[in-house]
Amino acid sequence: MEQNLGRILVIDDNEDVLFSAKMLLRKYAKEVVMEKNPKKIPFLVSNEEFDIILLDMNFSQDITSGQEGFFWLKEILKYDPSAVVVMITAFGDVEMAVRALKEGATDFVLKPWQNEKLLATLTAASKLRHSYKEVNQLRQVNRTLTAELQNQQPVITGESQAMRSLFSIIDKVARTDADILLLGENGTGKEVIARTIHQRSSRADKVFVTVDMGAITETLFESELFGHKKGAFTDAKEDRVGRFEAANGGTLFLDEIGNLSPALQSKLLTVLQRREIIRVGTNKPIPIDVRLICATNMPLKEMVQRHEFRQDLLYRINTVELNLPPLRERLEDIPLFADHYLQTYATKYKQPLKRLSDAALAKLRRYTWPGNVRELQHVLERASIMSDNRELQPDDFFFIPDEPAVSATAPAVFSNSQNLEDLEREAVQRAMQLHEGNVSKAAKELGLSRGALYRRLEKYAL
Ligand SMILES: Nc1ncnc2c1ncn2[C@@H]1O[C@H](COP(=O)(O)OP(=O)(O)OP(=O)(O)O)[C@@H](O)[C@H]1O
Repeated sequence: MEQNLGRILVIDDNEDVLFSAKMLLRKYAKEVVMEKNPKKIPFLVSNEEFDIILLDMNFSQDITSGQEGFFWLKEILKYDPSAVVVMITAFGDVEMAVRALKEGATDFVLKPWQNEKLLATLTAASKLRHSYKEVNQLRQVNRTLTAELQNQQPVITGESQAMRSLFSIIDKVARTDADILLLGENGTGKEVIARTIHQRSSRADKVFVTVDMGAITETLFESELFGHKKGAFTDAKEDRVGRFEAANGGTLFLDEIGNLSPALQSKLLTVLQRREIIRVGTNKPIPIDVRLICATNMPLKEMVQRHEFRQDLLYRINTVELNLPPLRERLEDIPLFADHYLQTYATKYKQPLKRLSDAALAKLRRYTWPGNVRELQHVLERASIMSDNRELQPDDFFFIPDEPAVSATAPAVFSNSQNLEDLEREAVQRAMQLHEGNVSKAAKELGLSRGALYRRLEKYAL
């Protein structure tokens, strides 16, 4: 038997029992903690995690009612409702043990125990503990996913001709299983559109899985995307399903596809051609049924000409190619977005609804919106917070004049300031410079999400 029983807590006031339990179990458990005094139970279970708790039914000598055992069982389950408690009971107390089962114990063993029987009981208990843990983990994942779904903002079609034709194509292609490539500047809504396509497809009741290709390192690429088997490499502590498998039956959204290195492009191409993946550390192909949507803000066709992006990969992913126009080419969409966001922020900040004055709208229409809808959203949020007026005026909106982007060839000058904002600005600037403007990589370097980095880029006008 492997050492797979995890951390075991044994509580018994008889030192001989504790000692023999320890001698037997230490070979099979990660750790055996012994405790004579049941009053320590609350402290122990609230501060440490135990996979199995072996609990005596009777503590004070000569008292055999088992009441103490029931009391402590209840206490343990109060702290950890999924605790796995095996009762230790003397021969003849079977009735009490059965009552303990009804009150939440997992099993019981009779004293003096037979080693093999005790090990068999604890092995079964350990399996149960694993299942409880798995269920808890899945519940948490489910909660996170549900929250994410509820958080999703509705898509706004827009009034511009460009967006209306885009949405009529989306309605047509969403129902097919065609792979789609979304092209457009940062913040034009590629991810929103990808989710919309999924929601309008026959896979809508299945999952939508996103992968930020710009943020995945070369070493983790295969394991992240295709999964791995326990022990395949040093950190592979357990079997793991990759994003392709997780998206099986649903839609896989590969964002920032233009950032993939040539080596990774060819790995991805192989999987897309074969429509099967092989988990790292195995050689068993697993068939994959995903609808693929890729997105990038990079000029893939030019990259193909410069041999920076594989032509065969481009042909694989662009069965249908959709271009998201920058906001400056669809300024007529601004009022609709503005209404939507002003309503959102009024609710979020518990303020009366604000509206744009004609002059403010005219100012928004004159701006070039390098950050597109994302920038519009932030500008409206800032104005909603800062302005005391119900009608937002041009002065409530200020734009930083276009500055050249931070470039690797023109190093930025850093100050010696100790002001926290200055330091943050410099860290952001440095990371952007280091990664030549690649937002995903810079965000990873800074330990931020892309959204959080975008907010800082905008805040510091970088
Ligand atoms: N049509 C739309 N309807 C509703 N919200 C939108 C729309 N387009 C963009 N947005 C909003 O703008 C922000 C940026 O959108 P999104 O993340 O989809 O852009 P993106 O093109 O994927 O950006 P990046 O290339 O930087 O990842 C989001 O907060 C999104 O809610």
